[in-house]
Amino acid sequence: MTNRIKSAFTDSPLRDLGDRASTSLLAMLGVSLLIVGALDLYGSDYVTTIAIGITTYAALGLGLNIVMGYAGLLDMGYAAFFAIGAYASAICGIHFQLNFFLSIPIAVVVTGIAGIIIGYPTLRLRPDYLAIVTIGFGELIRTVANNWDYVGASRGLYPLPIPSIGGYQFMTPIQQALLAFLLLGVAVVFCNRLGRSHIGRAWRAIRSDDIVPESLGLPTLRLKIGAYIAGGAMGALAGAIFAARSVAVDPTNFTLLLSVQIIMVVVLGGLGSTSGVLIAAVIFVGLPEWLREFQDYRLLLFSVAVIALVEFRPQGMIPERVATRIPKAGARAARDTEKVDVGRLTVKEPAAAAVDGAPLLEVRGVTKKFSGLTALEDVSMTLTAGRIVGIIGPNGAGKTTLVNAITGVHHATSGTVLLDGVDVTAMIAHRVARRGVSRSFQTARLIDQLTVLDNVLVADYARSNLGLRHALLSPRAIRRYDAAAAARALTVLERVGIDQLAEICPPELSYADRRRVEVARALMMSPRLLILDEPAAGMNPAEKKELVVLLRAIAAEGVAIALIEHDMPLVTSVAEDVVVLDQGRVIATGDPHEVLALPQVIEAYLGAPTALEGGTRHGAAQR
Ligand SMILES: Nc1ncnc2c1ncn2[C@@H]1O[C@H](COP(=O)(O)OP(=O)(O)OP(=O)(O)O)[C@@H](O)[C@H]1O
Repeated sequence: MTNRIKSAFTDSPLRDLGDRASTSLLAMLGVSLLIVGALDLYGSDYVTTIAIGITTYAALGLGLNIVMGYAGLLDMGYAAFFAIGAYASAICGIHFQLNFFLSIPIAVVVTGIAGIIIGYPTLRLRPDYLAIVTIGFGELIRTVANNWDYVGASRGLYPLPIPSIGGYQFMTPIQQALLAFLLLGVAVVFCNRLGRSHIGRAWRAIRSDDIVPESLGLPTLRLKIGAYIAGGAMGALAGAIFAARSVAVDPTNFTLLLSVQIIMVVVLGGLGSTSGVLIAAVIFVGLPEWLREFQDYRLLLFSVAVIALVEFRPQGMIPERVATRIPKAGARAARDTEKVDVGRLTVKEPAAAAVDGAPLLEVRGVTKKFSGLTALEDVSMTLTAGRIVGIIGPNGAGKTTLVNAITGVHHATSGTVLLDGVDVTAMIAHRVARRGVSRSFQTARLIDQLTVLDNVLVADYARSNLGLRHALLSPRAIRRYDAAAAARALTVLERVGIDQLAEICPPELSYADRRRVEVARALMMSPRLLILDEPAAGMNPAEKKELVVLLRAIAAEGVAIALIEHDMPLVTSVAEDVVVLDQGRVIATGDPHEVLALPQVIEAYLGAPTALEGGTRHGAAQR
């Protein structure tokens, strides 16, 4: 039974409704006209009014879906954006006698600015605090509106002028429906473009992890504020739709209950899913009306429906699906995204690697303290382009802390980190990444909701430097760029031996394959310095051999590689130098074979001077 319900949705064409990046504006406007035509032919004023209500909830749901579905920011006061948009539109009409259609961009800009003002200080907060602050923001806007004479205080602003364009007035319910559905059509295209673009993938990355996005060069705070602005803009559009069909705008329209209802639309529809939100809005507004004759049991039936949905479809009615298509063989030839004609595309390749044996990476006397604990003490090391250095040491020696200090995840308490002569000691992680440093993590950190291909494509965001422009390209240019980027990602996946897994999601991968995806993602950034944290964990001997070949090939291209490993045979077979850490200090550096024979190294590992050669050390064994 459960499976049947699941497949009814999964296999349904509804699933793709409006969820394509290339959904064209003309097609959506055509759909809008068809719906309004059907309402005109077969519907009554009552049904049309309900349909208009659905468009308001759908637009609000789409906006919150950007903030909460894509970027994972729990906004409990989203009605505030709706209020600002509706009031801005109403003020333009009543106080400035501005045409309704001119008031829309003003409402969008004003709400976007509100998004920046509220977003900048609050988006650094933990999710639970963010929820509380946004409740406060929602109530603040409502209270201000309730007490401010300029906006009519508790009476609100009325009568709102009738929207008109070129003498055509949107006055009757069907005319208002026409306006509402056309605006919703624009909103659907806008949201899809965002959700399927680089920025949509980047938002999903910050939704699922707090460290990985920065290491991929994604400016997380800016992206969160961007989500707030885009979500706010959609709230404004919904506000304008509301103002267009209402007689008055007053504070009772923008309560905390409304914010909660919009959250329900997004969560029940499916976080991140445009089609889910649209269907949920239809059900959320339409169902209570449909059940009107069961007035006394309406809430009960609705509650049962919600519980059933949570039980059978915990990811929402139409779970989000982000899967960039695998380009056809012919398109795979175009691997150079730079060569795709998408206007003024500027791919920022990291500058050429250091030459003449000058160190690419210099760590000078770095100390890192966590409260009372000194994790690194006076650590120095250098790494030249094209060389592989092994960073080894027992558990807790400080290897990951050293990587974090190099990559900007943590900043050194004292000492200096130079990358190609530039001091990156206090640099934010995403800026370090954009200087050509990419890394994998000790425990593979992938985005489970994205396919392997899309996980790798997340790393294309920083590399392409397209940002929001990607969503604003023409559908044809988007298709061409995405095909080229996907072809490039496939090449990288092929290099690490898992191109055949491109279309599946990480939860279905083996441990070793998850690590391979991480390596591919790091390579997608065209790094100058590649830092791999235990890439061989979970691999069998044959796979380890392939890894050695791959690392040598990457280094031969001039990439400097820092390899953290507990597998000593692998380290000795691939690394030209090793740095041994113990209790935060460097206890030996130099040729791997010589260093591993030093008594202090053997003692650090085993606590007693026993030979190290020939096997995986205790660090790996203890895991
Ligand atoms: N964010 C943190 N806050 C407090 N202490 C930390 C933090 N990160 C690391 N440490 C401590 O710093 C020390 C070094 O840890 P680190 O993870 O760098 O070691 P490691 O050599 O990478 O170990 P392993 O091989 O087990 O990964 C440990 O004692 C650890 O508990």
